[in-house]
Amino acid sequence: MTTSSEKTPGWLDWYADPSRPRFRLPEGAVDAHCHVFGPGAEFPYAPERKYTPCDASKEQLFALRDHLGFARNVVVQATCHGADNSAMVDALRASGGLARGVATVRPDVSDAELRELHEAGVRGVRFNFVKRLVDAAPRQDLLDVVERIAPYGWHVVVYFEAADLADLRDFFLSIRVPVVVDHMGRPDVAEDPDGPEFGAFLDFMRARPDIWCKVSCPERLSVSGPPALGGERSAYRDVVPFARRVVEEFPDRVLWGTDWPHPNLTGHMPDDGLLVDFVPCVAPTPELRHKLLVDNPMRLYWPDAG
Ligand SMILES: O=C(O)c1cc(C(=O)O)oc(=O)c1
Repeated sequence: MTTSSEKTPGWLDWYADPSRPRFRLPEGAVDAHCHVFGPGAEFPYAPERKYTPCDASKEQLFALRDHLGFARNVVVQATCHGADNSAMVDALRASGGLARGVATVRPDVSDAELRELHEAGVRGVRFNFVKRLVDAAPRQDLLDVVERIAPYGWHVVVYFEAADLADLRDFFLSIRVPVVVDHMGRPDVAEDPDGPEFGAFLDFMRARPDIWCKVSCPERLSVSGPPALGGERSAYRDVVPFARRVVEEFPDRVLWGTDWPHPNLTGHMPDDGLLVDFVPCVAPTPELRHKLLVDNPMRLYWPDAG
């Protein structure tokens, strides 16, 4: 429980004046992982949150979208808002159909609430297993949520640490709707991409054709790569072999997102323009980039569009 409304000490604010990416995003590109925070005065942060962020409004998110050259957003419910989806839903409703959402719901969510979320543009729920972000929810509760959302055609987004995959794998495989993994399951990029830890992740991806992966958050995963700051256009080199491996083996079920406003970064805050310049490093051909940025997110979030 966090009662203070003060921003968590050490927290870095999002980058205020991002550069324009040198890499031109393909037309119709989707930022498939980003958040809104509050503003806290309008959408208070959840009492059970583990951190208090800086505000990051829908207007600021949409301005970034336009500046970077994205056409659409997928707004993922951030843990600091708990299961109160109001800020995220408010962003979806204001987007004129250009944003879809991923919500957090409890097993006792009513059908009326689910219908309302669906109408607003929610297409999935998020299950979070990162201990610094949430207290663990009972797995049966999560399976009950799956039963509630399955009739809407939604998927489940999962966020976990690589070390926990062995314990979570069977549970994930028992989820009877598509599963989308946040941030590549947080590999330790100091390890060998051909080693057992990442091998276990790739093996998990192979277990079912409807397991997707966001090759996002190099700024979180990088150990040695230079940060996307100060004009650095080859940032996060140590993450590239991992992300590229996933993109090349599973080109039709990968997604990419900025993760703006980058919760819980304390070491450095990336220039989002330079972060976009990371994309061609992990998706080296125009065909792979089009799948990653346009075809795949459109199939998952806007299946009825054009
Ligand atoms: O690694 C993180 O700290 C983080 C946190 C959240 C959240 O608080 O929802 O979302 C993310 O995608 C990543």
